[in-house]
Amino acid sequence: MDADFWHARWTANQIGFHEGKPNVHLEARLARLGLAADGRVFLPLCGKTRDIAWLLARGLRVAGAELSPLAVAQLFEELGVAPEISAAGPLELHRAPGLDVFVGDIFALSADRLGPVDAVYDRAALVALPPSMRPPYAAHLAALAARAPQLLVCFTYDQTQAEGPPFSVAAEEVEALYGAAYRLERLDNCPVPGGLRGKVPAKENVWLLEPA
Ligand SMILES: C[S@@+](CC[C@H](N)C(=O)[O-])C[C@H]1O[C@@H](n2cnc3c(N)ncnc32)[C@H](O)[C@@H]1O
Repeated sequence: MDADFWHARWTANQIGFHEGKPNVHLEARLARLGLAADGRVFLPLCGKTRDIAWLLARGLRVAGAELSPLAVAQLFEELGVAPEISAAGPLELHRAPGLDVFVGDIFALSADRLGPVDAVYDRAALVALPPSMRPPYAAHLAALAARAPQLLVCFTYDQTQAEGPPFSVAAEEVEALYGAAYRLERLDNCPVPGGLRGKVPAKENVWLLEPA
């Protein structure tokens, strides 16, 4: 999936991945990240997820990275705040109280520019990337977040039955990507109601990654 793919999806409003409400696994499992009251959570490939509003409403601080300026414009519009926009090297930084969203390619974001984060929440980010991009993504994310604990929501399904994204990312791959840096605990492995895109049987896997 290259940048053009995602820009085209946002331009055509083909955003079936957007939930429009807080993610149930985030609501159920946030406490497992052990955040302080004003902790800072990083959402890679954040789109315009409503999870951001939900986290901010809990007093947490949020940082995001998103390729699509359209997505980020819609995010701030739906939050009802006008961002302060500045250059951040090859990216743009869109800021509001408690919220920093880096607009551009996450691979061009550095740990220095991101600043310290206390946790990572990956929903539909790892699974948005094709197999060849997942190892560099996982390594970059671990470096960006200095191995902060991570809540990771993945899909598993028979990849011959449907094309990604979202891609199927099996437990073995999560182990291979993150097992050296983190202790992994699978918190949930539950069927996707109605299947993926309403047809392919799929499961949603929720992982907690803690520094090894
Ligand atoms: C499947 S969507 C998930 C969005 C969000 N996490 C959610 O749960 O709604 C993947 C998002 O990643 C963004 N994206 C893809 N490649 C990216 C990259 N290299 N850097 C930053 N964002 C990227 C896309 O524009 C898209 O909004």
